[in-house]
Amino acid sequence: MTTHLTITRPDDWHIHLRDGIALQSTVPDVARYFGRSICMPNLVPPVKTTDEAVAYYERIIAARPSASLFEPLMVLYLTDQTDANEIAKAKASGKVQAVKLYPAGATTNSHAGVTSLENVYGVLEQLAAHDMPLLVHGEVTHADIDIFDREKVFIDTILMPLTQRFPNLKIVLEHITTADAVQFVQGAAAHIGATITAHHLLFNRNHMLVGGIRPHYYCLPILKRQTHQQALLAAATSGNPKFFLGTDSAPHAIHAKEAACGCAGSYTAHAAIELYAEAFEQMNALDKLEGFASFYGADFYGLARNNDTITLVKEEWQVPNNYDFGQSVVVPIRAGGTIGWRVL
Ligand SMILES: NC(=O)N[C@@H](CC(=O)O)C(=O)O
Ligand SMILES: [Zn+2]
Ligand SMILES: [Zn+2]
Repeated sequence: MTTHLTITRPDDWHIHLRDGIALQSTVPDVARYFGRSICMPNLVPPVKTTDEAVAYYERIIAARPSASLFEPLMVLYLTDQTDANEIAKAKASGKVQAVKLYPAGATTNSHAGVTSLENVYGVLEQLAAHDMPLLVHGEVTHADIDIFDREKVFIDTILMPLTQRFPNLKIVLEHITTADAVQFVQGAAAHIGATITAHHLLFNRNHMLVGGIRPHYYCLPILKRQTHQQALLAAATSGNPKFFLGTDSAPHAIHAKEAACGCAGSYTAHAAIELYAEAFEQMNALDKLEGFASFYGADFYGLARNNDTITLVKEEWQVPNNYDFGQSVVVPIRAGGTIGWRVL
């Protein structure tokens, strides 16, 4: 039995650090052992320009613990009005690594997102020309499409045509949740990848809905049935470099989750690599964790891999009931329960 696992320092290719006073807790959490993270731009208001991204970068750096070398990687929030010239500027900044497509209304703070892809074809051309990835929240938003089908319908009706129209565009299908997404990514060109969260590897919709409704498991895209969870586990542990780590750790204050109409998002940054280790261990695939967590994302983005290591030990610890989050608290995944791995 493996009791110590040393891997190259991992990166998180999809996280929500929020803004303002919340950075005081979210940044130290991600900086504990991640080398870099792709910082989602769905703030209020969103991060739409290079100047705004650089300003957000500085606020994150200001909240970084003094000894830390953690590096935030910035993302622009795509809107119907995004200027195609912004992409060259973003690339030249050296700080912006990607642009994020939120279909308008698909998820938290996405109302300013894109209403029709045709509105941003000019931007997508520039992204392909600058070899900058488009990150995609892959769900349709039509009221008549069932919430459990929204990822698959997005792939069939939006993503497939998009990859045909822009065959050279690098795309990350973020936080995939279905066997359909796994299949699509496996069959697509090498420059089409996907992130997978720890919670979609560890849980399915039963965890959210059986024996009472558990709002802290509610995230988007929503947890699916167990067969989809199994497909994600197989993909993440397959050693296929198209699949890499993106926690989608998405904190909301406790009152925004435990409510008649609760927000979407689960907090996992308190124990991200530890939770992934549990999932990989379940699959007898701890030897595949390093590629998924520390190599494939950097390779996909064309960035150097980190050159130091972290060590996980198999040691149980108790997760607090909540953590400070701005003026409130956030309830993390596994709150009050135990986690089987700890980072030294
Ligand atoms: N995943 C979520 O359920 N929520 C995210 C938004 C997102 O990544 O879609 C958030 O910002 O809260
Ligand atoms: Zn999303
Ligand atoms: Zn997210």
